[in-house]
Amino acid sequence: MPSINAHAKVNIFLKITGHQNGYHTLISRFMKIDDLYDTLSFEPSECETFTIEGCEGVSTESNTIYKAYQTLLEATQNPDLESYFTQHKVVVRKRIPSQAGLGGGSSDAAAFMRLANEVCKLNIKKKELARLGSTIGADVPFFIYNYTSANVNGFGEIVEKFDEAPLKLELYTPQLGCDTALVYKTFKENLIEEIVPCSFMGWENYGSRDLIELIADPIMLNDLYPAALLAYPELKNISPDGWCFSGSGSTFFRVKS
Ligand SMILES: C[C@](O)(CO)[C@H](O)COP(=O)(O)OP(=O)(O)OC[C@H]1O[C@@H](n2ccc(N)nc2=O)[C@H](O)[C@@H]1O
Ligand SMILES: Nc1ncnc2c1ncn2[C@@H]1O[C@H](COP(=O)(O)OP(=O)(O)OP(=O)(O)O)[C@@H](O)[C@H]1O
Repeated sequence: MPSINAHAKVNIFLKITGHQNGYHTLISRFMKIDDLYDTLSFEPSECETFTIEGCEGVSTESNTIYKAYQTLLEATQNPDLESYFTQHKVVVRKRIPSQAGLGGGSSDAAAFMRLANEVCKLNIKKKELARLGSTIGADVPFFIYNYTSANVNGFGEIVEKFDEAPLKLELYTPQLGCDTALVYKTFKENLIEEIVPCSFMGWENYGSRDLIELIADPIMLNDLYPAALLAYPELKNISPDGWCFSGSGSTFFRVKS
């Protein structure tokens, strides 16, 4: 049975560089988390409509996996893709917590696109798959390339592999979920004037471990951390001292050894 793991990510650093057309531009180091992933399988089943199992609480229409399917269908107009999913359902084993800054929904969409591309022989090149993915979510292109570590620019659509070994990270996800759109909006309303581009010049050239040690300040490392603290004041009481913050939250992480 075709199946694929959809890994989580953390943002080692995330600096916002501006705002265009409703989206923020950024420079960020993404790192794939090897031991935290959802699993997607295409299981034989007669389906009247596109069917997803295992994402309780998320309607099919709003599921990033369904958006990925629709995007592939529109781009390819391939009848084999449509007929494959009348004979198979998508079964998701969810392990990545939601609204956690770990990119779960985006990773599921990217994993679906990669597996469907292979199984249905759509022959879409990685670069094009990443472009299509960027219309579903800002984090999708990183997950299409599936690099261990990468520098990500633009709105998330420019992904450059960064050569380094994966770090062993300890994650802590509090019960509180953070809404990505709200955290960005809070940044724009309160912190956008404070961007100082020269303060993070060259960060993308450092190894992740070295950069965390060098900067040694979770607030400096991630511009969305102070925004999340403003949007969710209760975060302050649960933020462990010295731990880094991933994306728009609410996951904290630190290097294990
Ligand atoms: C916080 C990060 O996860 C860092 O990796 C991403 O930048 C967000 O990626 P994502 O969850 O895939 O976000 P999307 O679903 O594309 O966007 C959710 C909302 O966040 C805001 N948003 C997102 C990405 C971005 N570069 N600028 C934004 O302002 C927009 O209001 C958007 O409507
Ligand atoms: N396949 C999916 N898995 C999880 N959530 C999904 C999925 N598709 C849509 N969603 C919706 O997206 C919301 C955000 O979920 P997601 O798992 O992407 O978390 P996130 O932590 O906000 O990601 P990010 O790292 O981008 O901030 C959920 O609350 C849910 O309603």
